[in-house]
Amino acid sequence: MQSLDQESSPAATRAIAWETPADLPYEDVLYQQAEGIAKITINRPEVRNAFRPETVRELIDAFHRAHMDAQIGVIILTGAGDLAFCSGGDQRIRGDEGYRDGAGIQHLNVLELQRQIRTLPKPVVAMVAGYAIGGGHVLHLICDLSIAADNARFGQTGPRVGSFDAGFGAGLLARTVGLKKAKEIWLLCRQYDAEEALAMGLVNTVVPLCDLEAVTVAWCREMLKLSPTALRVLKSAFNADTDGLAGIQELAGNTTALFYMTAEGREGRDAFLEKRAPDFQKFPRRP
Ligand SMILES: CC(C)(COP(=O)(O)OP(=O)(O)OC[C@H]1O[C@@H](n2cnc3c(N)ncnc32)[C@H](O)[C@@H]1OP(=O)(O)O)[C@@H](O)C(=O)NCCC(=O)NCCSC(=O)c1cc(O)c2ccccc2c1O
Repeated sequence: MQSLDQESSPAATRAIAWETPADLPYEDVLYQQAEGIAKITINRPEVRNAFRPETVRELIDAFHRAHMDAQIGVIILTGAGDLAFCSGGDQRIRGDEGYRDGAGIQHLNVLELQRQIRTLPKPVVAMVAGYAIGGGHVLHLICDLSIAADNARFGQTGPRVGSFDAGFGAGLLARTVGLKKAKEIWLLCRQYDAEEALAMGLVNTVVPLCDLEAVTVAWCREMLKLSPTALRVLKSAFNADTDGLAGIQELAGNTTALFYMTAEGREGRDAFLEKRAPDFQKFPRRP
């Protein structure tokens, strides 16, 4: 286990002063920000931070907010309290077709949230204390990095509670921990402690619970010193092979945006607007 001393310099581990933007219409989610970091917290500790459709809707809104905020470079996803990161879908409101919202409509909208976290062009770090179980386990898996407290416990429960995530929940897990281990996790529904999770490559580091936020913030600060464009393209590159054409689209979108920023890209636009033939001859054909 890594301790805070091994982790970073004193400057990197100084306390962070979170601010909460006023008037956010959230019931189940907390949104805080500081120093270019957004912290999004699932705030339902009475049910081990299980999510209902409204929770997921608020999470989608919060991630969108962090995505669109040019001041934010890194996002932390976590759960309220020390006992759980997230325990998956709220089984009390599970209907026959999905999870019922207040209007009685049934959803599996966490799948939309999973895609959003993957395609969002900023690193997302799961800060995991306690249980990351079921759909909550898939959420940490989807995040780019996972930092676990020494009390963290990981596992899938689907086959025990009559559910499964045969999308990223199965496929991305296999790419992360290997096919045999992923099958073990899903087919036996066991729980794994933080050190076991580290050994199988499911988390990036394990830290004492009391250091969890400080270490997570230190990792975020490290990323904030790096090139945002490089991080953005790398994130989409890691998704590209898993996500097929949609992944290539995401990676390709980044190359288009970078091309738009060049004189060569601008020449095409300017020529059209100036009603003249474009002059691409001035641009080198690089080897
Ligand atoms: C998470 C636990 C291992 C924690 O155990 P512990 O002993 O610490 O605590 P309790 O069991 O006593 O729980 C305290 C309290 O919280 C309630 N609770 C916990 N989890 C949930 C939950 N998921 N839903 C509703 N309520 C929950 C619990 O009932 C207690 O309340 P009291 O009133 O009795 O005090 C353990 O709690 C546990 O195993 N929880 C269930 C984990 C689980 O099976 N999750 C659902 C898996 S399926 C899923 O998440 C899922 C969701 C999706 O939206 C999908 C969409 C598409 C495909 C697949 C999906 C999917 O699989």
